[in-house]
Amino acid sequence: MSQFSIIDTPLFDLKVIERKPIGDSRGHLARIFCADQLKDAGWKKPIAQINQTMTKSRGTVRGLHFQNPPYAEMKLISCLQGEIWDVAVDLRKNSPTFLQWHAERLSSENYRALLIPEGFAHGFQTLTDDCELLYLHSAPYKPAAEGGIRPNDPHLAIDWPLDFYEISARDSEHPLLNDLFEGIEL
Ligand SMILES: Cc1cn([C@H]2C[C@H](O)[C@@H](COP(=O)(O)OP(=O)(O)O[C@H]3O[C@H](C)C(=O)[C@H](O)[C@H]3O)O2)c(=O)[nH]c1=O
Repeated sequence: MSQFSIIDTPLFDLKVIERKPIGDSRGHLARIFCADQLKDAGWKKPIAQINQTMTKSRGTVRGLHFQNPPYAEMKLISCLQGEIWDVAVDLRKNSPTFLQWHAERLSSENYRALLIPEGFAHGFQTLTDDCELLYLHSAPYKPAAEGGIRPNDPHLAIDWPLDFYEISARDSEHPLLNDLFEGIEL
């Protein structure tokens, strides 16, 4: 019996993974990752890297980041403390949902994670103070292969829930998309 519910989204291959905690009088246990049970959701590679971020203030935005081939990566984003509005943008060349975005609320309470395929950009906005995230990556961090998109790029028109409280200088200066951007060829 799987310890996850795999939920489709409007963007093909982008999945919500809902953990099913096993509780008892002491509390609960929940799997964050299980290769056998998540291969049906599209995670078919070893975990290459696991990151953690702590974001102090509500309204902070991190992202939108992606890695280009050959270091294109899947990510499994889990929120272990607080609540975030997690965004994935389809950058796959020739995808029927190219440049479309989808967002999910992830929190320590709803046990929801977002499984983001290769070829997507990822970012989030915190909805509470003190948000702790766990990122599973299917490829190592390669700065030379990393790309970024400005979270308030008018081409995407992402409907962020809050005004941007804080954003890194780097994230606020990513290049804006233009009609010449054809996407990532995987
Ligand atoms: C990703 C990464 C970063 N770093 C270094 C690079 C910088 O010196 C510092 C902070 O990196 P950055 O500002 O890129 O971190 P975020 O803006 O929080 O990016 C994170 O949040 C967005 C939403 C994501 O999707 C990224 O995958 C994730 O890295 O950590 C490392 O040393 N190793 C790593 O694996």
